[in-house]
Amino acid sequence: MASEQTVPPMRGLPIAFYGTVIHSLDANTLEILQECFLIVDDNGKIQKIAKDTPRSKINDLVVESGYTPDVFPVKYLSRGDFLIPGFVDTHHHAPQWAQRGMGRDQTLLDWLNNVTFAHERKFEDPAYARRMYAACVAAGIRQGVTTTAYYGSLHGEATKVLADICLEQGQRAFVGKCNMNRNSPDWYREASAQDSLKQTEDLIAHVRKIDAEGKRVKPVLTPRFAITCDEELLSGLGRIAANDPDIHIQTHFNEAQDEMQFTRQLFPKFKHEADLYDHFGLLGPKTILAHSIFLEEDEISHIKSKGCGIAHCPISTSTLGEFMMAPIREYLRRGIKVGLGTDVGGGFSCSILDAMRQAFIISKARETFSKGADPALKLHEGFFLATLGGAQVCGIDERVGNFVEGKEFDALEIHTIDAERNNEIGCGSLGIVTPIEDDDSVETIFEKFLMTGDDRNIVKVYIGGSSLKR
Ligand SMILES: O=c1[nH]c(=O)c2nc[nH]c2[nH]1
Repeated sequence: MASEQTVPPMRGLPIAFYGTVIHSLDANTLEILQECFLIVDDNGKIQKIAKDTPRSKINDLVVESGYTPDVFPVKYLSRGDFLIPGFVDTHHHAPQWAQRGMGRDQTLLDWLNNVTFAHERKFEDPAYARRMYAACVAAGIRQGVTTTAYYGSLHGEATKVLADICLEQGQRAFVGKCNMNRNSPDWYREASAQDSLKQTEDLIAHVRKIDAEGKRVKPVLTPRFAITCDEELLSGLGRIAANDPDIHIQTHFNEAQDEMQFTRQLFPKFKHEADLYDHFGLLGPKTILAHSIFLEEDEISHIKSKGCGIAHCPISTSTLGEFMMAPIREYLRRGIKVGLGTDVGGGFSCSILDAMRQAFIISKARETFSKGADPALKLHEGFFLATLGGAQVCGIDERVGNFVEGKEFDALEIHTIDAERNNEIGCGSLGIVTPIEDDDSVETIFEKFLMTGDDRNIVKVYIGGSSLKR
């Protein structure tokens, strides 16, 4: 088990990069910096970004920044290589790692009862949890996911293991155990609201013990959804949130017709789900609302006024049950925070690139059905959702999400050209990325990576300056 403060040591810092750096400044502004010189200090923070820097000026900048040029490590990025911010997964069920994509033909509530609860039950065994969670977190890092908001199972002990593993492997994470004391099989349900609250407080204490400053891993309250929580449990979670301004909250929200109908039956006194969760004190700037497909007009302004963020999970919402299309363009237009979620295992892929591409498909369908009134997402908007948008949803955009001096260096080093293969077969693309041609611009190479690249192109994953993928 991890002990206090086991964030992996900063290896190989300080370090600098010279070459192409691409990031979002906001949902509408993509910045492509060529000849960019970027220094990461020995705390893993971005010390300097110098745009449009001729190579001949690098030594001067190194000296100005307090380092000795001859021994200062500068990594020169070649043509086809670039840095982007790490991906943020705003919605992921870690105990569903081994059931991804299973049971697609069922409605949400049937899928939970027929496939998911039985699978999650296995996490009553902490040894199984350790094995599965170690594989799950490692796979996310391999895909370039530097921050994830995780749902655990209902088990306190297994969820502590998940937090330990995130810290051991160095991934930035929010970790919560599902609260659920009704409307699931009796073999996968907590004994009482009191029991659920006690286990939640115990988990919060554990996470804050292993990472006292919340540098990498933070606890998150996780009422699975209102269907599985009685009023006593929701009130108790609201009390924890009221007494703990630093705590994050995540839940599923307006996600499917059968879910919404059952919620209305269980809570007839509330106008809608926003009203319900707000009544129990669970909506605020640290709340992540997964899915958010069918919001009434009044609900959209409600969650906006509360500062909640939305985890858009386009893979699960278009493959599980019916095809559902969240109005992402409308949320962005209103300035609501939106990021992408893989929704493992309703979602079949743990890759944020896959989630982004599916977001394009869904938004294209909305454009077609609305006869152009609801325009599809642009490439730069999808990239924003995958990076800075996700960081905003998780409330960590002051620390990560793009390349700004003083932020932590959560970054992916992307390579798209394999020079050796180029010699061999005259086609130097790495993996299955669309071949890079001699006259391709940086913009074209970036688009080819976003639309056809995969983890083979993500050759380094830096979290807080430490390189975690070798
Ligand atoms: O996509 C989903 N996955 C889940 O595990 C779940 N539980 C409630 N609602 C849910 N939606």
